[in-house]
Amino acid sequence: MIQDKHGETKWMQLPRDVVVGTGVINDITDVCNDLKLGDNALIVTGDSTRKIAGDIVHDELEDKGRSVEMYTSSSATMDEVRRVEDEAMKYGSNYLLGVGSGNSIDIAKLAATELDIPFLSVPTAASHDGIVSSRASIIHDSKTTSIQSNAPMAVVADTEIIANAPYRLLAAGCGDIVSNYTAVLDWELASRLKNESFSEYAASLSRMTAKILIDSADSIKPELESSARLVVKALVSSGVAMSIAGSSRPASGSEHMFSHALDSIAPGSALHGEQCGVGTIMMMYLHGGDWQMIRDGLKKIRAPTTAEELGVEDKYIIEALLISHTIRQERYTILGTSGLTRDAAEAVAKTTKVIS
Ligand SMILES: NC(=O)C1=CN([C@@H]2O[C@H](COP(=O)(O)OP(=O)(O)OC[C@H]3O[C@@H](n4cnc5c(N)ncnc54)[C@H](OP(=O)(O)O)[C@@H]3O)[C@@H](O)[C@H]2O)C=CC1
Ligand SMILES: O=C(CO)COP(=O)(O)O
Ligand SMILES: [Zn+2]
Repeated sequence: MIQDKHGETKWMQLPRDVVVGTGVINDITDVCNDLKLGDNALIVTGDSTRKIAGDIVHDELEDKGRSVEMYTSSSATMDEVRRVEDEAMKYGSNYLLGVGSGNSIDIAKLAATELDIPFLSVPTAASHDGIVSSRASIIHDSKTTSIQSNAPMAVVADTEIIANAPYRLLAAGCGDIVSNYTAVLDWELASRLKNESFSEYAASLSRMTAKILIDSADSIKPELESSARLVVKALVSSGVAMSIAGSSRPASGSEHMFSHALDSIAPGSALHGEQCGVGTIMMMYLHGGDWQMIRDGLKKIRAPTTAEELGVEDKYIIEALLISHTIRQERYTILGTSGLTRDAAEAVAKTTKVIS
């Protein structure tokens, strides 16, 4: 139970070790020792990220006398979670490591939660705050669901690897952080209109994280470790805000509902953080806020700000706007309970230059 009878968060689950820097992937055994983990590890990794990081973690742990198994997965489905659980039971794994993208991390996170064993997050890209959060996005019955899980015991983010990942992934991470602006505005609205429990600390941390990122937009560039470090720290900070809140409220509002809606209408076109960034521009307009500031910041970072840059047809932007309010009905946002009219959806998308 995360909240007490007054709706206050009573249990804040945070990672114990957060290790960020050049070459820290080679410190993985030290982190496992620090956490007093057992001898048997199971690594969940992806097709591309196996060569980039999975094999390094495998060899590093094995060289230090650990028994290490590796599972390569390409999609975060419930079937894959079950297969990882079976592998972990077969090998008597004491802990799981998600090494790679959001998919590998989410599979390992949920499987470890269900097996009640520790989980370590070793991201190869800073594309969203799932690298540190206590939620796992898993496809079940053809729908993506966000499932409460245990937070990683440790996050080991090698900024050299992350800086060398395709820049698009880092820019997407920035879009996920910029979302905090409208997520917090939605939360404040829900607190005022629906008396929803609100954490000033979580909201302030979340808002401040987005502001630092936008203020630093000029310095976020490809292949720069300083940029990777800045974005990773912002994602960690967003994750902490969610832990304080005991939910994703400080980092997921109407702009995330738009992204989730787009996933169901035009799956696979764009990355989560890219869609959330574009959603933030439009939801900020609906809030009557400074949507140009969001758009300018994303443009400086070279994150998408239009349907065309997302690779999504204009009509799908409108369809997603029209169903966004149905995505998570218990979470009150600027979209209200009845959502936008078609005219209003077209007006917001056109005024903010998301569609032409
Ligand atoms: N748990 C949470 O709170 C959240 C979860 N998510 C979920 O995460 C999932 C995917 O996130 P997404 O934003 O698409 O991005 P990902 O982080 O999953 O990465 C996308 C692709 O980039 C590849 N990649 C990752 N790192 C590198 C690297 N260093 N070099 C080369 N290629 C690399 C991956 O390869 P490979 O094939 O090896 O995996 C993958 O194909 C989605 O299912 C989404 O729903 C999103 C937000 C929050
Ligand atoms: O992506 C997230 C925060 O950035 C998690 O949000 P959801 O709870 O909407 O899945
Ligand atoms: Zn997100």
